[in-house]
Amino acid sequence: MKKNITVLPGDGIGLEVVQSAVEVLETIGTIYGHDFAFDYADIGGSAIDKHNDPLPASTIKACKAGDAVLLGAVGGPKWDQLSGDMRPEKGLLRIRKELDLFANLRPVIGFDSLSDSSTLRKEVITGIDLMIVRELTGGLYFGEPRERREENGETIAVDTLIYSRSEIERIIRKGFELAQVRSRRVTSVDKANVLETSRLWREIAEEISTEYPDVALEHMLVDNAAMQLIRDPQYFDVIVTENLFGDILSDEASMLTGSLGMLPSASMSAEGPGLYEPVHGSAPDIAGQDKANPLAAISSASMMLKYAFGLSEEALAVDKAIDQVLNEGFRTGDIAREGEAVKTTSEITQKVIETLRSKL
Ligand SMILES: NC(=O)C1=CN([C@@H]2O[C@H](COP(=O)(O)OP(=O)(O)OC[C@H]3O[C@@H](n4cnc5c(N)ncnc54)[C@H](O)[C@@H]3O)[C@@H](O)[C@H]2O)C=CC1
Ligand SMILES: CC(C)CC(=O)C(=O)O
Ligand SMILES: [Mg+2]
Repeated sequence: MKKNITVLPGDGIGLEVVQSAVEVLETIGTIYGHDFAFDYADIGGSAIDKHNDPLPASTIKACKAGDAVLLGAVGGPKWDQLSGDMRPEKGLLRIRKELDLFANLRPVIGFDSLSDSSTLRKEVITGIDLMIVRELTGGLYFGEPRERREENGETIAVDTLIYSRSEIERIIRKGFELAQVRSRRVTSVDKANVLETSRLWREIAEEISTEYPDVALEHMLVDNAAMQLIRDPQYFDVIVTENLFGDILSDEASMLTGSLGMLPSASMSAEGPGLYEPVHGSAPDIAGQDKANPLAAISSASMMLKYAFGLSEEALAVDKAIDQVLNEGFRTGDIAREGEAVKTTSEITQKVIETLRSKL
């Protein structure tokens, strides 16, 4: 199979973990006889430095021309003083919108071998397997107006939370479709006791649920959901929620698995290339030190193999290699137990590659 992958390393540890994911994809290509071509383009702070734009037109063109996009992360202290459209994060928001990537799948899987790394008790982490389905192109991150103004001698800042029926319908459907091939339960998370957008969200979720009689729907307020995720994570299967809530709940859920460095994601549109990226950011505190956990990015590459190219066997091989590497005790600092040897990003990546090759 021949596929063109657009690679957007971005900033900070984005560069390091994307390199790991590319090496793993190259290995899969060699083992299974696929021709993966990689086309690199700029995004985020590095794109601001080179093009004075966090998302140059050449990057949009490259992404649209490819079969899938692999992204690292954007942002960092170097660009913290910039505002509005010049922020690195704006590049990421814009590419999500350009590619209409409305559905962001964030699986949260607890590895038994990491039960000591979880913030939870060992018996609680075992068997965690949930899917956060986050709406990605609407809500507070995109609503207009967004501004700062002076009013009655006060500085006022405004963000707008807005959702249309069609935006809600398509993400809720995605949640139900995923539940149909999982345990047939959807938890729709909102703040319907306060927000009008959430009231509409809840009404539409009820309507759409009639199209999926084989799936049970429940509603949960987001503050309660944040608590229940820690209290009883195995309770959840598919969580479908809006942009901001999904962003926050997924970082929270990452600690059930041991680290933010473990959580992958896939962002999809109705048609056209999807974007695959770790859930974490550019981690300036560890950037450039070969310390980052590459498993979230490698696992995102696995999601690309499965969802973008339909290569389930290859995706499973990557997932199994990750599991084996963890079982053998190889860990970056974020998931190492006290007294355990800490491996570098490159060492973990090489170990995953060796493990894949050993299955030949
Ligand atoms: N998708 C993206 O590109 C995202 C970008 N950001 C940006 O990244 C920058 C830093 O943001 P933070 O709030 O610090 O979030 P962050 O996700 O970059 O880091 C939070 C904490 O988790 C650790 N961490 C994250 N990924 C890790 C990995 N793979 N291995 C080991 N440890 C890891 C970091 O060292 C840090 O202590 C900001 O500019 C922010 O806007 C933040 C989140 C997502
Ligand atoms: C950096 C932001 C644009 C978003 C974010 O934190 C995320 O998508 O997880
Ligand atoms: Mg986030």
